[in-house]
Amino acid sequence: MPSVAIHPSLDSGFQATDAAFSGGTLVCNCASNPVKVRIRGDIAHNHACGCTKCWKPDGAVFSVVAVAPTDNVEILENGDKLAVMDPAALILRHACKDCGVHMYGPVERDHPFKGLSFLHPERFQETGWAKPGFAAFVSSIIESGYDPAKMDGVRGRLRELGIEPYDCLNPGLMDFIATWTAKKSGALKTDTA
Ligand SMILES: N[C@@H](CCC(=O)N[C@@H](CS)C(=O)NCC(=O)O)C(=O)O
Ligand SMILES: [Zn+2]
Ligand SMILES: [Zn+2]
Repeated sequence: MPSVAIHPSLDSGFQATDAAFSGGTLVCNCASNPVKVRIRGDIAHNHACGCTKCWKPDGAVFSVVAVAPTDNVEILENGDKLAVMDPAALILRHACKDCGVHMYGPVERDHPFKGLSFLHPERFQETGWAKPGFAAFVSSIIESGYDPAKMDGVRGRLRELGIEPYDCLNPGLMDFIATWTAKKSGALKTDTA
């Protein structure tokens, strides 16, 4: 039986992670005048995302997406080709108008992720970035038309890959968000946790 497709970078064996990976250049899919965005330093929280908003390559069911501090993001070339997908969204996904690849998505509004930019490490011209550590918004793939009857197979395949599936974010990030919210409301003292 053919394996359940998740994402090209995962389906036929993940390329080796290099602990010394320290960023690089993201390049869009345009054959000429590609958009290039430099990320200084390592990425964090790399994961698979099943939501309808994150960019996926052709044929992928999940996106692969990580974050870096927005201060470490620099547009190197052809930034005039970038447009914000949805200015009302939390993540301001800057996509190449010609090829559609999302190059970086800063969070600028008051939110626990403020100051971080979402990016797709598969667009790095360098290798060695960390393997996705979990899968988020798994049930959301149904919103893109995935057969709900096949979800057990998807979750099983993710676990086989060592990528625990969650229907929102993983517990670490959910706790991080809730802690931020509790500090804001006063339910937690600001010097706690
Ligand atoms: N079920 C929704 C979930 C969308 C969603 O909440 N996506 C998450 C993960 S990327 C998020 O943080 N979105 C914020 C945003 O899109 O700006 C969908 O698939 O469209
Ligand atoms: Zn492009
Ligand atoms: Zn997403």
